[in-house]
Amino acid sequence: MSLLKIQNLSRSFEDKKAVSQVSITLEKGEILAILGESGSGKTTLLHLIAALKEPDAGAVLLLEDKRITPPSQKLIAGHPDIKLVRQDYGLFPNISIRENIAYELRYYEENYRNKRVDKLLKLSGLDKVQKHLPREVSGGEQQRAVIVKAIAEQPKLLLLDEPFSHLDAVNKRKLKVEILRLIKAEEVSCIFVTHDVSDAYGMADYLAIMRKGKMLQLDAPQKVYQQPLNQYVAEITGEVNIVSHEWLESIGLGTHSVFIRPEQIAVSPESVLKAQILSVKFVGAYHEVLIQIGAQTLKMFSFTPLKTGEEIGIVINT
Ligand SMILES: Nc1ncnc2c1ncn2[C@@H]1O[C@H](COP(=O)(O)OP(=O)(O)OP(=O)(O)O)[C@@H](O)[C@H]1O
Repeated sequence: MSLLKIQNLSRSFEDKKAVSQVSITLEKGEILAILGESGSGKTTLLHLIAALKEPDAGAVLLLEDKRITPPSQKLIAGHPDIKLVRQDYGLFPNISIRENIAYELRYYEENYRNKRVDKLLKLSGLDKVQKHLPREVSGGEQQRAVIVKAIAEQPKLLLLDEPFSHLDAVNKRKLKVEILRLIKAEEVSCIFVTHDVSDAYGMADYLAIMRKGKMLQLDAPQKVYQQPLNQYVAEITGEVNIVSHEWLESIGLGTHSVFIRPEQIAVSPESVLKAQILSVKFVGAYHEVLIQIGAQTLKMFSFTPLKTGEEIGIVINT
C-alpha cells in the first residue's frame, strides 16, 4: 500500500491554472524532488498536499487510501501526519535550539519529550549547539533545526519548500547529507521543491519536473536525466546539446537521441569522426570544451586540457 497517492490534483487562481492534473505516488521513506522555475506551481502543489489550500479537483490520499479532508470541510486547515516547512518558517529567537525542538513536543510527557529531543539532536548532529540561540548557529544549522522540529512528532510526510535556497554551496552540501540521514532514519516520506536540479541529485529517489502547473515527467533522477521527455526537461536537468535527426544521420548515428549530454562525447584518436576545438574553459574539476563538427557546435567535458584549434577524433556514446 502506497503511503501517498495524489490523483489528478488541480487548482486555478482566476483563469490561471497554478496546478493542473498532477498525480504522484510515494512509498514510505521515499524522497521526491519537484523541480521547476519560479511560478511553475510548486508551492501551490505543496499547499494542496498539506491540505492548506482547497483543490478545484482531484484528491490526496494518505496511507490505506484515507482521503485528506480539504480545508473547507474542517475547522483548522492541515493534517497531523503531514508537516510543511515553509521558506520563511523560523525558530523562536530567544530560546535555545534544544528548547525550540522541545516546544514541538510540549504536550507530551516530560520523560518521553527529553528522550525524543536527545535522539533528534544526536541524529541531526545539533547536540553540539543545543544550548545556543538560533542567531548563534549557522544558517545550515538553523535550517536543520527547523526540519528537526517538523519531524519531532513523527509525521508520515514531510514537505519542504526550497529548503536550500538561503544557503551557500558548502552548507548546502552538508545540509543535504544530514537531511538525508534524518529522513531515512525516521522513515518519513519527503517531498521537497527546488529550482536547482543539483539539490535533487544524490538526495531524491524520484524527480518530477513541473512547468506551468503541469508535471512533465516523474521518474528516477537518472532516468529523467538520461531520457528526458522533451527539450525543456533536458535543459532544466543539466547541460545538453540539442541536435537534429538529420545531423545525427549525417554522422551515422540515426537512432541516437537528439539530446546529447556533454559527458556522452569522448576523445577517441582513432575515430573517423573528427572535430575542431573552438574553445577550452577551466571550470574546476574538468574543462568545458566547445567543438565543431561541420556546421554543428557541441559542448563536451574533458579532464585533461585540450588545445584550441586542434583537430581531434571523437565518439558519441549512447
Ligand atoms: N493566492 C494566489 N492568487 C493568485 N495567483 C496565485 C496565488 N498563489 C499562486 N498564484 C499563481 O499561481 C502560479 C504558481 O505559483 P506558485 O507560488 O505555486 O509557484 P512556484 O513554482 O512555487 O514559484 P516560486 O518558485 O516563485 O515560489 C503563479 O503564476 C502564481 O502567480
